[in-house]
Amino acid sequence: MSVRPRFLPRLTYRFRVLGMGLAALPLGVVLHDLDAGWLAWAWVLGTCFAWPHLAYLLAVRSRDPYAAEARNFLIDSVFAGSWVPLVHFNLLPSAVLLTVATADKVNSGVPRLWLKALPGTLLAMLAVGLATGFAVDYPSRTAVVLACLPIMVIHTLAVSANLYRLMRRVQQQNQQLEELARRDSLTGLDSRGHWQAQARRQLERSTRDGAPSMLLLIDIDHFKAINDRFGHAAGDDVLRTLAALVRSTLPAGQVAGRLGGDEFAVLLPLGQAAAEREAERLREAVQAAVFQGQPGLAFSISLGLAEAPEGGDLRDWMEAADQALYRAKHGGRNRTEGRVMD
Ligand SMILES: Nc1nc2c(ncn2[C@@H]2O[C@H](COP(=O)(O)OP(=O)(O)OP(=O)(O)O)[C@@H](O)[C@H]2O)c(=O)[nH]1
Repeated sequence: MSVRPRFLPRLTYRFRVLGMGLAALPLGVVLHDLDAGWLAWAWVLGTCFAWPHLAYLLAVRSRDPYAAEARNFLIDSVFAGSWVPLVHFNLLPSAVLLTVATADKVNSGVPRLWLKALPGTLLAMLAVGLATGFAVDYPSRTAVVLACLPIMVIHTLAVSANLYRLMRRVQQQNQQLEELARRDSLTGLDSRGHWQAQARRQLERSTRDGAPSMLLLIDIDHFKAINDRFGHAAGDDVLRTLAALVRSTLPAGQVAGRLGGDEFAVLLPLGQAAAEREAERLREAVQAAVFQGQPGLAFSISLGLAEAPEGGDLRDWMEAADQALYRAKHGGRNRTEGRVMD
């Protein structure tokens, strides 16, 4: 499905007024040189100065402004095609105006619009060519060259500035999207994917340097019952509180993420004994947590610890921590279990 931006008419309006207005300059100079009749003048003035405003009205009043604007672009090209025989194929204005018209189609972002515009451009050239007897006067004298400069310089710079602005916006939005993908929106901790990527890197580092690294899996006890008794919003409060306690209780260097539901994972740059102490501190902090305006709401957590496996991958590490967590759950919950070496 293609994106159909509703702001397209507003965006193109300014550029159409600018482009068509500046096109009038070389067209006017050549028409003056050719001593053109009133019909040619009326056509050029109408298409250059009235059409941009009419096009805007047609687009914003349409039920589908995007489709209407795409049609307007095609009409622009018909006009550009009609101007070429009108100026007797004078080389510089013909080349500049056809190039600008084509570039505008490409810059519009509407897929293959420049290609769709080609038949209209050629037909207009043919029709007006027949009406003017295909009179040809290629050379562009200095006044015509000078009259072409504003559209070449001003229009090109204006389009470039707009493209720069759009590129910056895309870059900022990409950064925001990356940030969103990295964060769990409820707790602000790392998302599952981002946490796993960091865990893999930490495991590689730990294998390479022998630096201590422990994986702590945390699961809220009877969380379903909390949701059932206090409501889903209170359940969310519990999840946020646990995340805040993880951040404030566990030491610096932690990498904390929410794996999903009521399951959290933390990487700790500690040895087994120190990690167990920290896990217990967290467990006690959770037990002491109070919720304003929610009398009776309290919760506990079960924790499973595993040290980085030598030569193993993240799956093995998670599996070891999961087994420890399983023992904590089945040993009565509200406790920390470490990995039992075979
Ligand atoms: N409030 C809230 N609940 C969630 C969210 N994600 C998952 N849950 C709920 O978390 C509960 C997890 O329950 P279970 O996996 O059965 O585990 P439990 O009740 O904690 O039981 P044990 O882990 O065995 O102690 C389910 O009821 C889910 O609906 C969330 O973002 N917010």
